[in-house]
Amino acid sequence: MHGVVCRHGRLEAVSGVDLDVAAGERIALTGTNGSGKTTLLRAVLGLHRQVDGEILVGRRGARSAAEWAWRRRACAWIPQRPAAGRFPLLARELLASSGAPDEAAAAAVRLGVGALGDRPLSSLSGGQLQRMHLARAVGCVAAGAGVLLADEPTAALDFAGQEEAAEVLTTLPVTVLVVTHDRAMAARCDRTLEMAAGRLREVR
Ligand SMILES: Nc1ncnc2c1ncn2[C@@H]1O[C@H](COP(=O)(O)OP(=O)(O)OP(=O)(O)O)[C@@H](O)[C@H]1O
Repeated sequence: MHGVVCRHGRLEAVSGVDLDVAAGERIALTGTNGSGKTTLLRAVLGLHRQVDGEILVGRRGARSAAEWAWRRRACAWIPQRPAAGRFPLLARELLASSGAPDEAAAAAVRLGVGALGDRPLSSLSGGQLQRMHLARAVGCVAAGAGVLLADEPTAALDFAGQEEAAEVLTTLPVTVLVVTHDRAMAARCDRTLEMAAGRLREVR
């Protein structure tokens, strides 16, 4: 990322971020509420469009439709507030959308939600839904994603779940950028960066 600025209308949420992440590196992104972490992750994914500066993943931009499609495949994404959706998508359909249904289903078993595959997502608890999205991300990695972007992936989990999720996330053979307020998760990463008022600094 070079000189990345993200706006929400007139509000500058991310200000001049420069960051190089090596392949396979695990980065924890911490910082105060409203400091721009989610906005930055969504910009990397191409979900936030009011962006200046340059964001490359695997040396590729995301300007053309083809590049954008590649970016979405290259990056597994665990959203902060996973939406259950308005229509009754089943949990196993979410897992299958990873591109590697068997691997995602196996991860769901490991994460304790393997028996919930036939349930509509809207019927899952917040923690169960977060575990299901984590399992989907494991499937995305099995299907070829080389980067995992995770936005507070353990926020809704119980203590045991936080440890399991941190173990799963930080042992995947991919580059990880995880927004977290969980010190144990941050400790498992190679570097910790902190955001404050849209600016990024390295703390570890
Ligand atoms: N859709 C939006 N429209 C307008 N402003 C927004 C929107 N989304 C976020 N913002 C603002 O942008 C700033 C950065 O928000 P962002 O969600 O990126 O912060 P964050 O660091 O992820 O916060 P948290 O730790 O609370 O999740 C905040 O001031 C927020 O109010």
